[in-house]
Amino acid sequence: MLELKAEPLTPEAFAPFGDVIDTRVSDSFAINAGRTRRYHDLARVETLGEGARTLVSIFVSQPVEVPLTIDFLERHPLGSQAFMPLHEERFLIVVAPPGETIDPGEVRAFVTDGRQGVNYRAGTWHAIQAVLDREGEFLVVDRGGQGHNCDEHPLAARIQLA
Ligand SMILES: NC(=O)N[C@@H](O)C(=O)O
Ligand code: NI
Repeated sequence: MLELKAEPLTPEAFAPFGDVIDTRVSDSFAINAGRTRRYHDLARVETLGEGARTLVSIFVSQPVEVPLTIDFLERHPLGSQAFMPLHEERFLIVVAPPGETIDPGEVRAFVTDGRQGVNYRAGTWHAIQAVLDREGEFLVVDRGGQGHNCDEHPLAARIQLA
């Protein structure tokens, strides 16, 4: 059983896996006669393959227990997948770099601070959504269309908070 400690999420540490979506560390510019600030292009949405299109969904998830035990990671080879909390929900992230197999030594665990969202790059191995503390509501942007877009890979791991 792989034992992991979830480290605080940072854009730098998450860079091999995708984007962190966070207005606090992003540039913006004024629009709408100055009434609005646009935090522009914060994540790269990828939609690959036949009939690919972008889906906008809402996930309402029940909280997980910590330590979190998982037995697989999944990946979406044909598209990215972004999760943005709508009510400052914290969540656990377990990721491994894209590839046909998972090297346990390359698996990383993170915990968000409630304000952060993430966008998993196409092919990034990740645990299914794991919200902490209470029921969570997330805006999800990912890929629809033909073809198989969800592979699972066994990985037995227990994730603790630091
Ligand atoms: N299945 C689904 O839409 N969600 C998962 O991909 C996930 O990462 O939570
Ligand atoms: Ni997923």
